[in-house]
Amino acid sequence: MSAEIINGRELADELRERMKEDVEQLSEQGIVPNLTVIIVGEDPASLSYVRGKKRASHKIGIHSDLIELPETTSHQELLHLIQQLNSNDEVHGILVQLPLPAHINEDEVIETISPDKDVDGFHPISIGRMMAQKDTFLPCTPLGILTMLDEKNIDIEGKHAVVLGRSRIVGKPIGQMLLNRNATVTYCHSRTKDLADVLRQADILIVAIGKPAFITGEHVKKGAVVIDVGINRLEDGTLTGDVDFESASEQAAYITPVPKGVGPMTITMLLQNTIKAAKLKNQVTTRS
Ligand SMILES: Nc1nc(=O)c2c([nH]1)NC[C@@H]1CN(c3ccc(C(=O)N[C@@H](CCC(=O)O)C(=O)O)cc3)C=[N+]21
Repeated sequence: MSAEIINGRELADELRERMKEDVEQLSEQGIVPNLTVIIVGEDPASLSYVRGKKRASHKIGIHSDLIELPETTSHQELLHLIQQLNSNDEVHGILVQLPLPAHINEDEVIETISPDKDVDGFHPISIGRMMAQKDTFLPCTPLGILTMLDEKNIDIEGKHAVVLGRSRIVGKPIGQMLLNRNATVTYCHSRTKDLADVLRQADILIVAIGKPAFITGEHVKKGAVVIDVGINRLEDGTLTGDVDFESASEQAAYITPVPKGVGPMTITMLLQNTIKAAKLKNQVTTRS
């Protein structure tokens, strides 16, 4: 058996076409969704991601400002900038690219972003609302994953979802969101005993640990759904996931590739959250 590939690139393009119409309707009402992205320092990978976000925004009519700050920016300066953006009525969404330099307290930065503009869904208020199953900004990568599963009509209810990785931006929230959809969820991480045995029980396996080819076919139950969240840049420059695609796809029923899998969906959900923020601010709805 060879798995069906879930092409995140194609799905992302389809969704963005639909969102473009949404944005057009908003601009007819004089509302241009605005996403402001802040990056501190000059990490080349981070710069390339945020430029990608800006390009993707413009393509569908979202206004996006990129604020590039030097590595030496102080914690207070960054908080001050965020406070200014919070009170700027034209700004609907604020994203501070992570990771931040070591001298800046990431938690405080996230907590300074207004929950109404928290398009990343990282603010403790957004997380609390997610846990309480209230309407909120859901974090982009997990939301992109759920959107892929739904698009393929993959049942979540009652399934055993195993999440490998417990980061704030992917592992923890995707587990909670799958639980909210009535999956049985197991979290695994670096201290998990008998890891391979646990992984082999997964109907839905979410891999987000940042280790190239960590998961192979021997960890994948026949017919499982494998979601590869890894973004690893190899020395020769190629981008690869956390899953050995060849061997895993012999076992899986569905699998996401890297690139062209979860990554493009993440950016699409950021655009979706920005549109949501613009609608909330103006208390409007559109046809779709
Ligand atoms: N506040 C914050 N929010 C984030 O959402 C956030 C962040 N910080 N820091 C870094 C990570 C990483 N991330 C990616 C998004 C899209 C691709 C993506 O589109 N990747 C393409 C390939 C792009 C390429 O070739 O470099 C793909 O997988 O096909 C990758 C990585 C968002 N992050």
